[in-house]
Amino acid sequence: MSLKHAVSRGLEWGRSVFQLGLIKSGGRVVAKFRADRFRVGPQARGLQPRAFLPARYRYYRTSLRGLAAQLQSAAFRRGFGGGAARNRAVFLAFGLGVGLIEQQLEDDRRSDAACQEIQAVFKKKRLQAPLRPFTSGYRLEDYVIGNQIGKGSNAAVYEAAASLAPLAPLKDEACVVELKEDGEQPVRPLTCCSLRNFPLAIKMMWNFGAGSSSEAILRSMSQELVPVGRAALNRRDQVVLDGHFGVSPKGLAAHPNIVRVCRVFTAEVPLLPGALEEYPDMLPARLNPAGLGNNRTLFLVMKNYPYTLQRFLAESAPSRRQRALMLLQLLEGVDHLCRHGVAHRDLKSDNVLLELDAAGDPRVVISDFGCCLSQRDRSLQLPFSSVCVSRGGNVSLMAPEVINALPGTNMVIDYSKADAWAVGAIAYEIFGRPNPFYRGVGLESRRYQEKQLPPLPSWVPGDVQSLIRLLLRRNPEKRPSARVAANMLHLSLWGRRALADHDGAAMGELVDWLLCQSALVLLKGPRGNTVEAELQTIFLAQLELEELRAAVGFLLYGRERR
Ligand SMILES: Nc1ncnc2c1ncn2[C@@H]1O[C@H](COP(=O)(O)OP(=O)(O)OP(=O)(O)O)[C@@H](O)[C@H]1O
Repeated sequence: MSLKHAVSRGLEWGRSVFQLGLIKSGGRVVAKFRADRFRVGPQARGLQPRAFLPARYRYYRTSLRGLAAQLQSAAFRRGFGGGAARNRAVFLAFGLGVGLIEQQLEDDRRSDAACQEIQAVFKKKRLQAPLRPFTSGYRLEDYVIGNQIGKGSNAAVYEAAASLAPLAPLKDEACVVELKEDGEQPVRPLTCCSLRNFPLAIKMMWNFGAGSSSEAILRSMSQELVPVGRAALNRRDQVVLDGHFGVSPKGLAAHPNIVRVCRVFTAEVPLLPGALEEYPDMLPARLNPAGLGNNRTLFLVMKNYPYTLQRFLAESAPSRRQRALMLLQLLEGVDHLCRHGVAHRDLKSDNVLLELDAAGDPRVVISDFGCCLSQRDRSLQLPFSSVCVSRGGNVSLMAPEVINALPGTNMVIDYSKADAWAVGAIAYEIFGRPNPFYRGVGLESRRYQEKQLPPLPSWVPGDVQSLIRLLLRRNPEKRPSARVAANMLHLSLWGRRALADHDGAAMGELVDWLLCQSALVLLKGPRGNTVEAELQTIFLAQLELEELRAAVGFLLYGRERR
């Protein structure tokens, strides 16, 4: 209801959305928007509201009824009184206290209801898929393979195109993307002919011990399959894998900040460009008599991204806002993983891929799930009975609770906040400083003290500095989860005014802001396929009062200490 009114007010007054912010239900005022706080941004000014009025109204009708029912059932007040006269004073004092608590509870119920309503609306919104769906592509022969674009310790990655797709014509003028350093000379021209002709990337795993049957390969490399939708496998492989996905038979739900593997298949290892020079030992004897690899291996097809985060940061000079957007996307990606019972365990800036959106903002996706922990019960608690149990990849960026865990009976490693810690470390790179936990820089996650963390540049906003320090807290109980950390950054980026004189207790004003923000995102409509719009949609779709409250608490705590 409130959303409907917010939107309808916006539609009625066009430019002055929310400036007259009374929301009424059955003659009662249920929310107020402050004219001075919630001015609509320039994005909404050119709206042509009537064009989408009917659909929007239909969209909100059910939620209107739901919230109205909640308001009617708010008959929570109980009378206090009666009893002996000497007890009246006690009752009065008690009553006052209870009244305040009830008021607070009522406030909470409203805030919670509003959060749930917003969540329900945004959960239904579908975000754009990274690639247009295609129907075939379950065999290596379905692809034209180009040059190598990357190599790790487990695989080589090649640019590719579906062999039936027409190659894009080469046009010189449209062929060059230039990265500019905020108005200065172009840093480096990047030819995108290759990306246009090869929109896909194929990761060819190196297969040493998995044998050469499809079944054995799929099972032994099943961690790589976590970001794989079910449609990515052919029927036979789906059957093989049923019950073997760590997460669910459907794989991990798609998310804009997690790489989407669109096809997976096994095939004979081909001799690809550079193979004999760069990874001769990984080849099967059929291609290199001295090679140690198996004859068949796993191939994963994804979108071809022009950068890794590491390369992008080395070659360009993103703005402060863009850096915050990158950090926020990593937190959103990690939160999505946690919710689905996945810990990446190998986050680093070259396992994060990056492209620019239509507005020129960096979109980042977490990739390479080869070291991940993926659990059906979503607990992210790994029994740690012996040193043979793998703790994950990349030792430098292992959270203290992981690297310091000792094996033993009934011991577990709790990964629920380990990736969030790694994001805190990568945040140094995002904000222009070396990662403090890399060799040669100095700190070791095993034994650092929080006061040893190096300072971030002074231009990094105070809220972001506090957030990064919180993420790098040694004690996971004192560290915010990725969700709470993401909420902090959302509030800091877009809700500063609502937070400006928030007293830490009443959530009403913040919820008013959320309602406005929701209406604004909805009003932006289809123009919103940008990183910023995606992030705002995800934030609203995950809204939980308690996590929001925790984020506000952390932010206010950080501000007080500055
Ligand atoms: N979809 C993609 N688009 C463009 N480049 C990619 C893509 N996927 C991977 N790469 C490049 O290939 C490199 C190696 O890929 P990846 O990290 O997945 O391999 P790996 O062998 O599993 O790595 P690691 O050594 O971290 O285990 C990446 O760092 C990146 O440069």
